[in-house]
Amino acid sequence: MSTFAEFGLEPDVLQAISEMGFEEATPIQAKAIPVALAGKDMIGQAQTGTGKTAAFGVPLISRIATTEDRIVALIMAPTRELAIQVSEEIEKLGRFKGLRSLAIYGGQDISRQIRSLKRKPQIIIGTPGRLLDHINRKTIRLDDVRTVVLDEADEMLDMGFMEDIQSILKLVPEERQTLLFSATMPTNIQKLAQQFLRDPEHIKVDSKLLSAPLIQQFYVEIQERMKFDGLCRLLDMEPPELAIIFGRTKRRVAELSEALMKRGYACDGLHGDLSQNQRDTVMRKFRDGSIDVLVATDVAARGLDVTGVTHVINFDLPQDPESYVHRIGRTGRAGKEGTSWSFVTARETDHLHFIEKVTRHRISKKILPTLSEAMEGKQKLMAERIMDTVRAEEDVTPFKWVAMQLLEQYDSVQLLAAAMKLLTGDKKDVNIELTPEDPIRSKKRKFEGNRGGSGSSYGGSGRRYGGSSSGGSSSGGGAWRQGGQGRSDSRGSSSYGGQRKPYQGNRSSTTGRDDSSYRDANRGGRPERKDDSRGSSRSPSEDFVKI
Ligand SMILES: Nc1ncnc2c1ncn2[C@@H]1O[C@H](COP(=O)(O)OP(=O)(O)OP(=O)(O)O)[C@@H](O)[C@H]1O
Ligand SMILES: [Mg+2]
Repeated sequence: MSTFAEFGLEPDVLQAISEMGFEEATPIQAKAIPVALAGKDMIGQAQTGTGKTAAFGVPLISRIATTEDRIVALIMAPTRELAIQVSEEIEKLGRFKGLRSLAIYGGQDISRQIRSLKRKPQIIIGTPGRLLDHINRKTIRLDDVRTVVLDEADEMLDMGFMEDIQSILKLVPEERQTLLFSATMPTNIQKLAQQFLRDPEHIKVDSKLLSAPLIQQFYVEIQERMKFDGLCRLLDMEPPELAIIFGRTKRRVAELSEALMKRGYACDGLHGDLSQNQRDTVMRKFRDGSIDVLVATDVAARGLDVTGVTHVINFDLPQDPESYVHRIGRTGRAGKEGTSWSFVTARETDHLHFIEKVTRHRISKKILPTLSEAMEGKQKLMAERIMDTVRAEEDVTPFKWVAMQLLEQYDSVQLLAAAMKLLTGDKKDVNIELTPEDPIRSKKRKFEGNRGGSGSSYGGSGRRYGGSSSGGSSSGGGAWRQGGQGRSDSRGSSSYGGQRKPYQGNRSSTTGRDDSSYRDANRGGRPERKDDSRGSSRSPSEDFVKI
């Protein structure tokens, strides 16, 4: 267990960390911070939600002089939402030191970004596509960059950003520090590491489990056409605080979020066909709790950190095990517990077993609640909310007069039941039909994850991280806790669309950047890319490699 003071950090940085509510370093922070502070190149791997952002953010901030008035650090992330989120965390870490950082991503007015660049930020956090745009326009120069971080490095390769990243890194002086971070490190990352890292240290928080230990993982066997009703039942029986539901394609996400809204759930959809304004609005609503269900493509699978996400639901199974690990990793973060449910059709059971094998985690079967169990769950929740209002002695005076009038005319039970029906937003009679998706087909492939070794531990309750976890994965690790006001959540999105076409080809080819349409599939299920900006020149088959 390490405190941040042990790293010999300057007071401004320590103050920022303390204001963020971090009391102890997480295991990856404890291991990575000293190495990165020493200026070494590094590949950092640790489970989702264990503080990798600060693991690179703290040393990065510490190594920048406040007098600097050029871009000296560059962080790349695969999606716009993640770039925004990382930049917010960097901003907080550098606040007392007075450092300036700027997020650069597609979909946002470029002239606005150019104006912000005039403030001379020392740190740029961007998606590769838009970064290249700025480089070509000569509005960003990388000649003075001394630290480069690739967050979710493996994902950026999967999305076909290899060439973009190569072009960008060629412009950064060789005398630099390069850091790669992700919860998953498939073998193709070696290629990037060999090319761009110098004698890197592989810092890995050992765990038998690739997925975060505090997530209870379930699957539900279900027919494609039953998925929607099954989802509603699950949501009713065990109402989440906040939930993210992953769909395979943009069309799927759009249809599903609309359907859920029609049934009365407070929900919205996030995918690459939305404008950046719409994406920002959806994220804001999810963060502030105006909606409690976010339906998203894989654009939201990586890195997003939203406090209060208790459930992740794979309405459609993801194509690859890494994607599964990252998707479910949107819950069970920072020592909190979470639950994931995956819908599996009969033809997808093989694929589920493949995911289990790669992630080394048994996913337990869950039986769908019956209609009446689901209804009961929903009613119980409503009853609790009503009772809470009564117990809190909230002022209901303005409603009393109408209540008395109604009670004079109608039966009290009948009245309360009608009010509860309205409150539960029960619209079961609304007919919903979703366009069916083809089942995911499993393709075996060589996979190298975070395996073997002893476990790290993030457990415990509340804001304290420590102890061991369900699933028995962990040990060691110590207790990192978050006191104070906690931190912001973020969400991001990256959408991997569904795929109706066979997966072949090589994703890590050609350039083409359009993070707006990450890997969603529109008709046909072509996955959407997560970065932003321009049109892709890849053929659809190039989008899918793996397995
Ligand atoms: N030392 C700490 N103590 C308490 N909370 C922390 C600490 N470090 C990070 N956190 C919080 O833990 C959460 C997860 O952090 P972060 O998003 O960096 O995880 P990650 O490892 O990058 O996950 P992912 O693999 O999903 O990207 C955040 O809410 C962050 O504020
Ligand atoms: Mg992260």
